[in-house]
Amino acid sequence: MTTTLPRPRTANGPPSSALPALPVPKTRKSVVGLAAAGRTPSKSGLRAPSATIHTSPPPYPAPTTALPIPKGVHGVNSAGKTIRKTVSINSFPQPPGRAASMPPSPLSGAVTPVRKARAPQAAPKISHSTSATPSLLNGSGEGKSLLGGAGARNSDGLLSISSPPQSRSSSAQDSYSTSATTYDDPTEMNGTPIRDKRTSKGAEGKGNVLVSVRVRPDASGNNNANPEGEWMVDGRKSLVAYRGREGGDYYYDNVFSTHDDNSRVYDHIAKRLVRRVMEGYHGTVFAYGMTGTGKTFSMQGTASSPGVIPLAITDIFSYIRETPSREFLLRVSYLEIYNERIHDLLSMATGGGGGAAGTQEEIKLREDSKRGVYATPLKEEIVQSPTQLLRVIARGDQARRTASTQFNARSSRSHAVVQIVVESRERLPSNPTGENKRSGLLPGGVRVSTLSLIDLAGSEKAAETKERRAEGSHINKSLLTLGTVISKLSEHKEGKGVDKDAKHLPYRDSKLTRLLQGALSGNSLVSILCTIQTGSAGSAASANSHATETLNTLKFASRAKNSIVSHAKRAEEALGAGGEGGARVLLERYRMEIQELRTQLETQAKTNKNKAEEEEMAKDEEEERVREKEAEARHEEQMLEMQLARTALKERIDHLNRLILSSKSIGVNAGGSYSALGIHHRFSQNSFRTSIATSTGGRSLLERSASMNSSSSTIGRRSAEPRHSSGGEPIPTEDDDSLGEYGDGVASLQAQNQSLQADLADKNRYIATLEKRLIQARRASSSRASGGFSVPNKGIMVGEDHSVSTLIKEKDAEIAELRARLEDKDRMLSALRSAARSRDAAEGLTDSSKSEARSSLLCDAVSPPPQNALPDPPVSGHKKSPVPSRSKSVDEMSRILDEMIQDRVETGHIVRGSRGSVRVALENKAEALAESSKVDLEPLRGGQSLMNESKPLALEV
Ligand SMILES: Nc1ncnc2c1ncn2[C@@H]1O[C@H](COP(=O)(O)OP(=O)(O)OP(=O)(O)O)[C@@H](O)[C@H]1O
Repeated sequence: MTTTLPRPRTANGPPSSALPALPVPKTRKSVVGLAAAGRTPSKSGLRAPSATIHTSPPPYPAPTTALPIPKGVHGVNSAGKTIRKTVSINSFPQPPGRAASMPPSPLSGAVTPVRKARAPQAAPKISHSTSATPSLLNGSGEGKSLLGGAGARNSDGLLSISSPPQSRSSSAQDSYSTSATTYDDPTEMNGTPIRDKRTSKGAEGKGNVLVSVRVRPDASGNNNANPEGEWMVDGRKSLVAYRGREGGDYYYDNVFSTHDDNSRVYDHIAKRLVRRVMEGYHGTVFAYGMTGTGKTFSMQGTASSPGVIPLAITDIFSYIRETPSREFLLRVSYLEIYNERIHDLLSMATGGGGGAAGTQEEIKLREDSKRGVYATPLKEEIVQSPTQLLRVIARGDQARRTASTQFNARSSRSHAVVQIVVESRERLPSNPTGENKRSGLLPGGVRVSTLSLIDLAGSEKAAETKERRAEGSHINKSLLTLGTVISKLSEHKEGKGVDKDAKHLPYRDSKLTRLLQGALSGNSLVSILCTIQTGSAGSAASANSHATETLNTLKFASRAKNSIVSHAKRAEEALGAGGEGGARVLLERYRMEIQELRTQLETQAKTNKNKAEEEEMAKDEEEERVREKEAEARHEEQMLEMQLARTALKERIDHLNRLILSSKSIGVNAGGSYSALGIHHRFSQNSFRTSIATSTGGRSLLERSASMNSSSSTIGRRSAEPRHSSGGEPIPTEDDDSLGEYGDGVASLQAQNQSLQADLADKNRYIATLEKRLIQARRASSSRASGGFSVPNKGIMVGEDHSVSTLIKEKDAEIAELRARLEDKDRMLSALRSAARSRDAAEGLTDSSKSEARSSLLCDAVSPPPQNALPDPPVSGHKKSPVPSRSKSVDEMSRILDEMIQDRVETGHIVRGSRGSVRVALENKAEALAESSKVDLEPLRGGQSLMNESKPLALEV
């Protein structure tokens, strides 16, 4: 069997003959054991129904004669081969010429015909009195009266439904005239010629129910067009006339003859309804009829002749395409009622044939004020294309139960309900084109409508197997209940019923009526297609059975047309997702979800942006901090360099000052006279130091101390920091001396001498240090030079050597300069000495001892240091003596000094010379040396370097 999916048709194109049918043909599945039934078709006639069936309202009498099996129509022929349903339609059984002895079907027993059919002999008369009202389906301001008779009908007798422009009705169907079409939009109504002028009798809402009859082609080829036969079908007049017993004329909204194809059927029974569903109305289309009469063929169709369901799907998507102002969401469910149980065909394993049903959760029917009666839990699939939707339905079809019966090789054994839920909402808040104004849709909320497409199981009189009988029992019972509900609706309408309340209608007696409750009670547009078969072949009993069933179907159709009153209204638009009804509005939920996700996305993006900005800012700040730190470090470095440079400069200035001041202080006082020998704090120590310097050990000691102290300082630079003794007390520097005893440049001769001596010692130390450095530098230079040859990068070495040699040269120059200065000072000292002697001679010494002592002392103190004299250590350990007050006279100072000398002389430490000079006693020289060195070195012991050197020095001493 072909399973091709139908192609969506172009909006205005004609129906394509190549359109495929629903992909799942009925031959795909069969109930076990049915084949046998098919293979032995009613050889002994139809069996009596089971007891179960008989307990249901009217018994199901066994047919008196067996119905003949049409050749090639049954699913399995005599040879046991399955035959396609679409093949050999002419082999369908022909009804007998008269249906005299056929027992009533359960339907006929249950329903009360609104009006008995007229005598068959009589001219065709109206069987049912009904009126048509302005309708959404027939579009008629004036409905079509079923009682109107042929004369009252329009030429073709059809209720034409003009196809919407976007539909495929530009086909041959366009030739079908529209009779009394009414649209919500007056312009549309005006644009459509009203051809059916039958009068409306005012039954409001009646027009929303369409009842059509379709006659299946006779397998024998004896079609009903022959007015001479018992049945007369006039599609143009929408008339089915039966001339047999209980015969009469039956008019409906549409009557389709055997020549009418599925496309035409769809156009007339469902096209308008589908459009209304898309606009927000609920719509229900169901096919009703005896088994094998073409319900499934009409609803599903074939590959070459698609039925209502695929054509509706095509139109749904056409509508969506052509309505850009709204957005839609479609979801589909597919259920079957089999043996009074509901099964979800989309949740069942395909080909389950009921086997998978056992694993399914029981599906129940519930009622909700907004949704009406609905099955739950039921799988709903959201679909986005016709193909997808058809595939979903095809999947459900695979799971549907079918079986071979006496009249149908692949009979549907269940009522199948396809439900397509259409959600739609205005795409834009306002539509400037006014298109929505035209269709009356309000923007904002979501509108939910449902299209139910129902293929009922066929009623049958009897079945050969127990399983079929059980199925038949349930099928018949539900169909009977449907008939009863419709009858009662009719009674209500006519005021016969006491209770107008729908609660008292037996909807709950079957799952089918319960599910159809909404549609039957008027909240939906309804289109009922009743299928019949007028021809028959074989025995008279068979023909009678057919005729009876056909009549029952026709009566059902008539009652339905008369009873069902639809007040279908466009579904209200639901806003938000609250409540049970709101919760169903997926479109709104999705929209809100999308909105929420968008918001989240935006927030996230914002957060990320902020984060990125913050990170960038933090990075910038960090970079700024680093830059600041670097700048600070640079600044500190600069400051340090500056400080060092300043220190160096200061030292240099101090050094130069000392030189200058020392030169100045040489006898250049204010009075031009030589100042008296004042007490200087260095006096005692220096005198001894000089002596010490003469000894080898002393020289070694001092040399080392000087070297060590200066080694920590840069060449040509001395620390400006105040020096500290080992006790941490600040030690006054020698710089103060250079300013003179009173800081006025007027220094005593002795002070000047001392100052010069200190200077001399400094210079010597400095020279020694420089020499030492020079030697070191030369050594390093030579070692580098020798090593430099092996170093590949000679240029660098050469450059370094060059700088070192330059430095050495500079230092040499500096040393030379210092030596020159030293010589100057020596000269100055000699001059001073001679000046002192001259003074002594001039003044005459009253106290020769004093003079001698002073001269001797002076001589000792200012005597030039031997060659390579040891420099004084830069940091003296002496504490500065308190500066004598200015009031002290030079003489007094001299006196004190003399006294001191005298003391020494007396103690034998020094010996006074003949010319007043003094010298250290030889025997005591070593002692004095030791004593003085102890005194001199004591304060220096605090220095780390000196401490390290103290031991070997002591040994030397
Ligand atoms: N109008 C038609 N034109 C051609 N063939 C038809 C027509 N109607 C029905 N048939 C054929 O008759 C056979 C039975 O039709 P179908 O299965 O649709 O009947 P049914 O009413 O659904 O039966 P059941 O109630 O048992 O399911 C199928 O092979 C189908 O192809």
